[in-house]
Amino acid sequence: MALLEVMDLSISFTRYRGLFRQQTLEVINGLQLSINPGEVVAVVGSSGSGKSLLAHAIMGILPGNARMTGSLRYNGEPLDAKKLAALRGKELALVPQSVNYLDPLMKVGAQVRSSSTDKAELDAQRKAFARYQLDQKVEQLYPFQLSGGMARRVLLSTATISGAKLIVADEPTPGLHQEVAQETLRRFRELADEGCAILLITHDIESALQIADKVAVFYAGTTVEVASAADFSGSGQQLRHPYSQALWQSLPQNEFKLIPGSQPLPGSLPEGCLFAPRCQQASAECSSLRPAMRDLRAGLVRCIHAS
Ligand SMILES: Nc1ncnc2c1ncn2[C@@H]1O[C@H](COP(=O)(O)OP(=O)(O)OP(=O)(O)O)[C@@H](O)[C@H]1O
Ligand code: NI
Repeated sequence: MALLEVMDLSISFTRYRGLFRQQTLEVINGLQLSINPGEVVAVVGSSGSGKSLLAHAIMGILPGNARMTGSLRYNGEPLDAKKLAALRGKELALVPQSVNYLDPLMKVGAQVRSSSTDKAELDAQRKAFARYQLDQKVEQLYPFQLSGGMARRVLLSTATISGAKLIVADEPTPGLHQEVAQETLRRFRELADEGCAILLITHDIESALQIADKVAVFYAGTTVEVASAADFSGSGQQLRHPYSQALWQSLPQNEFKLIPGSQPLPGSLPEGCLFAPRCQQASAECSSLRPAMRDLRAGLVRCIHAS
């Protein structure tokens, strides 16, 4: 059974334009995703595609003006506000994209540990610090005394020693030295091999592929494809969605082939398939109907032409 299931998730914000006019911005549309224990699922997509909002929806920390529909299930049961409050920071851990999530008034060592007296906790925290090349003295510092990279390593330490069953890591490696970034990925893989589920949000497909089992490709607030990591190879002919193929082929080490146009913005989404305006295979049908996610070759795709 999936540990976490995200079903038909949509998130919108209301924007006021002037005194009386309101506009609803759909930023996540009908998103599907599931993750099993022992799995690393990478979520890749360009900036603004809704990756962080997905992380925040899972953790139950969406901003107050966000409206969410659809459902989340954890261990087969609805993940509601009460359940989230009980699990957050314990079974569910977040490595936030922004380092501003640290408590500015608390020394970092104490923030990483959940208890101030437990010797095992202290050992675990010191081990995590050593793993991420943080000096023991860092324990006694306040967040404002840390560099961005150090703060990120503190956040990683917190999530990886929490004993969580699901870790949602939102862009955990930018700003880290290559060696520490590699160690971070290695540790995620190790935690997954021990039974943890890891949702790795990133726009760096290359490094995600080093450890991921599955990859969910995001475009304009929805998943357009869920593929196995092995499908990202060669010229991408195993991939199902034209956007995933384009994303793969745009990498410098592949063909570096860029596609014209840009991701549509919330508030001006096309009526049909979100990718249709940039898709070479688009037909008239694509511009009028938003395709549903469907099973294809042991993966999922949201395209009527994929075969
Ligand atoms: N509080 C908010 N109010 C209105 N719109 C928001 C809010 N938070 C996020 N958005 C919009 O939702 C969309 C998705 O944002 P999100 O931060 O999830 O993207 P992302 O994929 O994580 O991008 P990045 O790779 O840059 O981190 C963006 O268009 C963003 O402007
Ligand atoms: Ni983000």
